[in-house]
Amino acid sequence: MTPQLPFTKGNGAGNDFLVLHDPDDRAALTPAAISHLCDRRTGIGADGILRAVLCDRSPEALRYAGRATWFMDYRNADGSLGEMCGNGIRVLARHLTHHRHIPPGRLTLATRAGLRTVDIADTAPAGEVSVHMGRPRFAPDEEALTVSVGRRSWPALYVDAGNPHAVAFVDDLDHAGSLVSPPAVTPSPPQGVTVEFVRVLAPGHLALRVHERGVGETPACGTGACAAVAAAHRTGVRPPDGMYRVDAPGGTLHIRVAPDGTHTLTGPAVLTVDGFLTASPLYATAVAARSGAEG
Ligand SMILES: N[C@@H](CCC[C@H](N)C(=O)O)C(=O)O
Repeated sequence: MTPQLPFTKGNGAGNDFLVLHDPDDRAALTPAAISHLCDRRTGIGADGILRAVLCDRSPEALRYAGRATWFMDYRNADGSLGEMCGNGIRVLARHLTHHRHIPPGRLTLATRAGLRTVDIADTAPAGEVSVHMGRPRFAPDEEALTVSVGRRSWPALYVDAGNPHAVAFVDDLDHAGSLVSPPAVTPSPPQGVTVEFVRVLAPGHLALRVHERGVGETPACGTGACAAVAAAHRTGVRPPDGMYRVDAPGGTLHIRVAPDGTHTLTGPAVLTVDGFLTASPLYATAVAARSGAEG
């Protein structure tokens, strides 16, 4: 039988993803395959891949079976693994509800960073989705970093938002330059790091540019927006209601910081294209089926 793997294209504030629906954990994605699929000329094009796998079929997510039905296997465009993706998990929830794999409401999804709950109101292909991100953490021995681009340097704070971030406050986002190359971060976190350049426009209102680990500059980053808010909140310049607005080049995200320090991220999650990777060169070179798979 012809091998087929359904895909959906979606984005959150312009941060775009290829969703591969693979409930039985059959697609063996290699880093080369992922880069190929994410290539904007020879593949489909995306900042990353979200593979939807049933927890009870995935050796990596089996421990969550019973508490979550679906596992988000997130990969960066360069093929590297990511623990968590704040925009991606909201797009994945849209995919699962729009394609009737799960009813809307409050969903619990498994990620490499643990379980996350998502609130999604309907089965529409577009609209706002919220995710409860937990409490970002500051690691005492890693928090004092320096971020440099060209001859400019800024002090930065290490923030764990489920994945690693370095947040630098800047007077002007243009000072970060073209961000074609990754900013230098010292000391360099061994696991790599996503870098946020953040301008405080007012208490509760931030503007951000982001260079994502494993991707490059992206139009927005959900975990990055939470890391930026956590760093801003820590300075004590806080909005009275804990509501933050984060403007990124691709759109605006809203983050509520609850009195217990937990962050809830809300923003657009939009599905744009449905298709199939079929018996094409793209499928053949990109997705090696695990043994037992059709085709
Ligand atoms: N775009 C994402 C973050 C994706 C993961 C990141 N590139 C990493 O390697 O940690 C988001 O919206 O959070």
